[in-house]
Amino acid sequence: RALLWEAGGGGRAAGGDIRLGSAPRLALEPLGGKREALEALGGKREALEALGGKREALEALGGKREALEALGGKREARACARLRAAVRVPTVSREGPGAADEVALLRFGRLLREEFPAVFESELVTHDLVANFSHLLTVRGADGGRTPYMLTAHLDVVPAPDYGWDVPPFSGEIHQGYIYGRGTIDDKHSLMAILEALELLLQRGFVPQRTFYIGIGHDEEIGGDKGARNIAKVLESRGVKLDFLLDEGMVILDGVVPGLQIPVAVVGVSEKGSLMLRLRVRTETGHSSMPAKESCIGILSAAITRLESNPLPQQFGSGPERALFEYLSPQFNFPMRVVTSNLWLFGPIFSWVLGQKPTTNALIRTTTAVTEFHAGVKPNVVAPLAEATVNYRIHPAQSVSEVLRLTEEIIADDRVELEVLSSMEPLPISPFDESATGYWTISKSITDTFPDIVSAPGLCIANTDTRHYQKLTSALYRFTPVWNKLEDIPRYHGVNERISLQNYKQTIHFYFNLMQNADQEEPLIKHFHTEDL
Ligand SMILES: CCCCCCCC/C=C\CCCCCCCC(=O)N[C@@H](CC(N)=O)C(=O)O
Ligand SMILES: [Zn+2]
Ligand SMILES: [Zn+2]
Repeated sequence: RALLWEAGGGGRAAGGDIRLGSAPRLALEPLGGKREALEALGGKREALEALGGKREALEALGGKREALEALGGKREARACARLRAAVRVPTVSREGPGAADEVALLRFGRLLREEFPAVFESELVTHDLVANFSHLLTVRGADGGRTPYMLTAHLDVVPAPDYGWDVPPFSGEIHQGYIYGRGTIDDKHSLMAILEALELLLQRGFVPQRTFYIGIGHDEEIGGDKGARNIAKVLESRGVKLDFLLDEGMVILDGVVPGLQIPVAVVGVSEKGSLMLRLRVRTETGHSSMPAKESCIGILSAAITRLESNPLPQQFGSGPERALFEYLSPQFNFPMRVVTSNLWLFGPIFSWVLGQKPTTNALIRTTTAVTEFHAGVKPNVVAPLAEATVNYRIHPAQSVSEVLRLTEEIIADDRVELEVLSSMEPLPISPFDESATGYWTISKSITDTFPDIVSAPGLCIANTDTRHYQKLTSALYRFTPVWNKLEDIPRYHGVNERISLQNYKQTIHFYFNLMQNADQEEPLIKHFHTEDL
């Protein structure tokens, strides 16, 4: 197997018809070891032998750069076309019975089967359709004694009204080196990249040592109660235990952390809890010519103003955010390095700094977001009812009941009714010490893919499907290698969601590395290279 990979991935392992000797390998090396180079030469050992090695091969291809330009990118172009096709299927999650676009969900399932034949036809892979639209793939490893692991992603997306987009959100258009569209960073990019990596590995005859699962939920954006929850149940009923699980979540941050010189890949080792609260005020309705002193709209607005002007207390230091800054301390610029290496002293001031921006504020406290407000029926009718929704994301140092209690204290008005729509406690902290094989497998795969960045454990500020897999493992990690500058953060669930072609290729490389690193007994050993892809 090593020979095939060393040869630049040019060998066709499954067919077994090509084994590269030393002279042809010399010919491939200056071409960057591209499989496409071999294909261009007819895919035949004889073709290479006929060329006799490096000089002739280069001459025949017109030189390295030209050859790469002409040949390179074919595979990437196909991968890019597949992601664009995935974006064009509008798998929008909507709450309520009959709200899901079942036609789109089924179409998406067909697209996966058509685009990844090596995966869906492999004897190593078993496919289960779960809850009609979710997918569970089992990739059987050669060593049944090793504990399996799992990769998860979701195929649904949040709605995307056309307004504000530079290109239609379900067009998958390419614009200045980026694929645009809903799902390109949340989360069709990781779903498609996982399958691209597996497709490629299977085409090359890769047989994993350990079994792994790929779970693809279809309703993550509305809580995953049908998709991920049932995928987990299937695995539980089979008695499966996982070594670790990797889902979407945190990302690569470039220029987002104040004072940090280099980009950092944050691996979410815990996840904030959530509380969706409905606030409701009812008052007497009637003719608007004779209004009472206070309206339900005024009362509710005042309550909301109190919530927004009284953020819940900062919790810096009592959750995994502290580990993030301790890990990163050597990478900070001068004053920040002193601050982050002496958090016992500077913790309070540093916490204040983090609290000034929404992105970093989300790390240090339970956040309060007023997301909906409805009231009134007609311009000349006193409103009978005003309702608002508040979404708290709960810091791991707090609980749902504590947040409820604080909310009542802050509102301090019995006329405001509170109804819990849904709630979830923060998730436990997954291991990231030296013996945490899952964490280090992910960390090594990040380094293999992005040699110039650091990775660190951190808190996932949004919610994921991982909550459903807690019975299978306590090693839950949340990361996809999307490269974000500060201005990219609002693209999540916002307008102009996009991924660069380069970043999508890196995403495929990340999972390609991960699937091999996960097989290593010792995850810190470096092996095959993605330059060969
Ligand atoms: C020093 C570190 C600064 C931290 C900055 C944080 C920047 C975060 C950047 C990107 C966040 C990307 C989040 C992607 C995961 C999104 C998952 C999601 O949308 N979940 C939904 C649905 C659900 N499962 O509940 C949600 O509402 O959370
Ligand atoms: Zn997502
Ligand atoms: Zn999302």
